[in-house]
Parts: sequence; C-alpha cells; structure tokens
Amino acid sequence: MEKSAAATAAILAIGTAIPSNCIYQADFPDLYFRITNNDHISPQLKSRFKRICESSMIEKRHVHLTEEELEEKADIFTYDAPSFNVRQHMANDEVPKLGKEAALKAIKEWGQPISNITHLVMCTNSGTDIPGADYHLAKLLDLSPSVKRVMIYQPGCHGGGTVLRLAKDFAENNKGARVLVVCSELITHGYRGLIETSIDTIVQQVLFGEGATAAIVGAHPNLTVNERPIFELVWTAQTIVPYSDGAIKGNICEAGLILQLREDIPKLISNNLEACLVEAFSPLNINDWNSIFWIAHPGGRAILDHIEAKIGLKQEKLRATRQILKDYGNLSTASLLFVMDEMRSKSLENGQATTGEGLDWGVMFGFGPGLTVETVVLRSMPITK
Ligand SMILES: CC(=O)CC(=O)SCCNC(=O)CCNC(=O)[C@H](O)C(C)(C)COP(=O)(O)OP(=O)(O)OC[C@H]1O[C@@H](n2cnc3c(N)ncnc32)[C@H](O)[C@@H]1OP(=O)(O)O
Repeated sequence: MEKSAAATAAILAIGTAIPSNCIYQADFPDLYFRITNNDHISPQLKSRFKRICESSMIEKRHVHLTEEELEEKADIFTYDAPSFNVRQHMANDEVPKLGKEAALKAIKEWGQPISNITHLVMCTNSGTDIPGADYHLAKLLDLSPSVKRVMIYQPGCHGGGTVLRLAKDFAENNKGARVLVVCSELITHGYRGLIETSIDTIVQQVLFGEGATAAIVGAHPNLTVNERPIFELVWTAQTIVPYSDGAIKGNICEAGLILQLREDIPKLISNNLEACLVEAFSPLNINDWNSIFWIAHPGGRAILDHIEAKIGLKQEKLRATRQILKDYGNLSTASLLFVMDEMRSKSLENGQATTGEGLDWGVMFGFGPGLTVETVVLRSMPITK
C-alpha cells in the first residue's frame, strides 16, 4: 500500500449543505416586521434594523423554515416568551439531517468505504439532545456502532476550529484513523422579536444563517486508493482574548438562546490577533501576514474590516471569508469549512498552483465566546491537473 510520508493530519475531503429556502437581506426587514408584528417598535428602531441589514454585506441567507412556516411559528418571536420546546423539536430533526447531507458529499469526494471511518466529531450551537445529534447522524449514515463519537453542544462560533483541532489529534495518534468532522447549524434557537433596549438582538437577527459542513481528516493518505490531501493541519492553538469577559455571552433558557453581543467585539478580536499570528508562525520564520492565505470566521462585516485595518491586510486576503458572509451570513461553527471549500474551489478555477490561492502557508481563525480564538496553521497542497 503506497502511503505518503506525511504523519501530519490533513483534510482529505470537504462537503457542505444548506437548506433550500433563501431569504434575501434586502427583503428581510419587511419579512421580519410582518412576521413579528412588532407594532410596539418605534420607527427609529425599524430604520436602524434596515440600516444594519444594508451594512451587513450579507446578500442572502438560507433557512429550513419557509415564510409560511415562520408565520405559523410567530410565537417564537415574542422576545422572552417560553418557546424552548418548539425550537428544540425543530433542531432535533434538522441538525442531524443537514449534517448528513454535508457528510455524504464529503464521503463521496473522499471515495473510500464508509466503514473506514473510525471517529465522528460533531458540533452544533443549535440546542441540545440526548442521545446527541452525533448518535442520530451515525445512525442516518449507517456508521459502524463502534465508531468513536464526540459531540460538542454550544461550543460558540470558534467550534469550527475546535473540531479540527480534535480531529488532528485523533488522526495523528490513532493508526489508520479516519475522522468524520461535522458542524451543523440552524437558527431555531435564535429567532427573536425586538425590544427597544437590545440592539444586539437586531445584530443577531440580521447576521446568522443555516448550513452544515463536513470533512474527512486523516494522516498518511493512502495514495494508491486516491486519497488526496487538500490542506494539512500543521499546528493548532486556542486562547482567551485578554479583558474580553462577557463580550459574547449566551444563555439557553425557556425563550431559546438569548445571545449578548457587545459592540467592542471587532476591536477586541482585531487587537489581539497579531499575538496569535506571531506565536503560530515564528517557528516557520513567517512574519509577513500578506504572504499567507487567510480562512477567517465570517463573524460580521465590522470584525473583518477591523482585522484588515489592524493587521494591514490587502483587500484580497479575506476574499473567501467575505464571499461566504455575502452568500450565507454567519454560519457559526459551519463557517470555517465553507470558507475553506470556497478557497480550494476558486484556487482550482483560477488555475493557481496550490489549494491556498497559490500560497504554501495559511491561517484559519475561529472566533467565539470567551472571547476565544482558535488558530490552525494550514499548509496548502499543489493542484495537479
Ligand atoms: C456566536 C459566536 O460564538 C460567534 C459569533 O460570530 S458572534 C457574532 C459576532 N459578530 C458581531 O458581533 C457583529 C459585529 N458587528 C458588525 O459586523 C457590524 O456592527 C454590523 C454589520 C452588525 C453593523 O454594521 P454598521 O451598520 O456599519 O455599523 P455599526 O456602526 O457597527 O453599527 C450600527 C449601529 O448599531 C450599534 N451596534 C452595533 N453592534 C452593536 C452591538 N453588538 N450592541 C449594541 N449596539 C451595536 C452601533 O452602535 C451603531 O449605533 P448607531 O446607529 O447609534 O451609531
């Protein structure tokens, strides 16, 4: 069996999935105010809602509920009314289902028997369930009953980096391991009406979309059966941003997920990213942040603007991230693999030499509550004709 010498874990395939219903951001304020019947909301707040929609740089988002279904479930838009059961029932069915769609695409690209999957690492910020969404997904995919499963509920948006960090460890420390990673996100727990004092509720309503991603991660790719690495996962780290306590906070309660987003999130993240870069790339003697490719969490337009300005990034560096924000919104933990998929596809389409826009080294950044930053140093792979 011909195997590459690389003991470093690599992404061997990627799959993505989105629900078929689509909400255009330009139509969203009218739709939102029609469904929520927020007659008590001042015209000023309504126009602020519209302004934030326009400046979000999001063109559309995908959701599994149709407009009619959203209207039927209008009760979940009452700001703090008990509504957990309705929300959780939706998530119980849809999180594994959407995850399955993404997983099947990744498995198809990988091209190996499903029985070769040894581990499943899954995460979602969409509620909680026992046994977990990982269990239901394993059943839906007909994985072996002895697949080693890990389910992470409520990891925050940086969870897309967390699952890759875990998958790397599993792949590098268990001979022959093939890890299926799945991130599946809905906005069932986040739908909410407005109150005058809570501007961050507007941000939440305007920002998030639904989608799932999957990847197969393994070391020592088996080249004889055509296992092809797409990106190597070279190094990982997680850190808490200093003095950022409470910048992103979420409580799962009777009213679903009450998320608090502070206005200084973009500043806190961008001010602390260079330290992460220095730690990650000093061993490689890299200190020009424009010489690497970037896969950053599309957390929001202002976060990306602040990072660009603070790090001195050329505009094209966050192209893939901005594209995903524009096409799907903030997909929480599912975002990072969407961006990675976009990057490798465009690199191929543009005839570039590597999966990382023609460059060798790159960084993946996940941001979430804490504030927490997940860093992954990536190595791209040559694109062969
Ligand atoms: C859940 C997770 O684990 C991880 C995540 O990804 S969480 C999501 C993280 N993302 C964010 O927090 C979004 C970051 N913010 C943004 O991208 C941008 O602010 C935005 C696209 C939402 C709006 O952009 P914008 O309209 O150009 O302007 P901006 O000036 O930033 O804000 C517009 C108004 O909303 C206010 N505002 C923005 N964010 C706010 C917040 N979180 N809380 C309170 N007010 C806020 C601003 O003060 C401003 O008010 P005025 O109109 O009175 O001046």
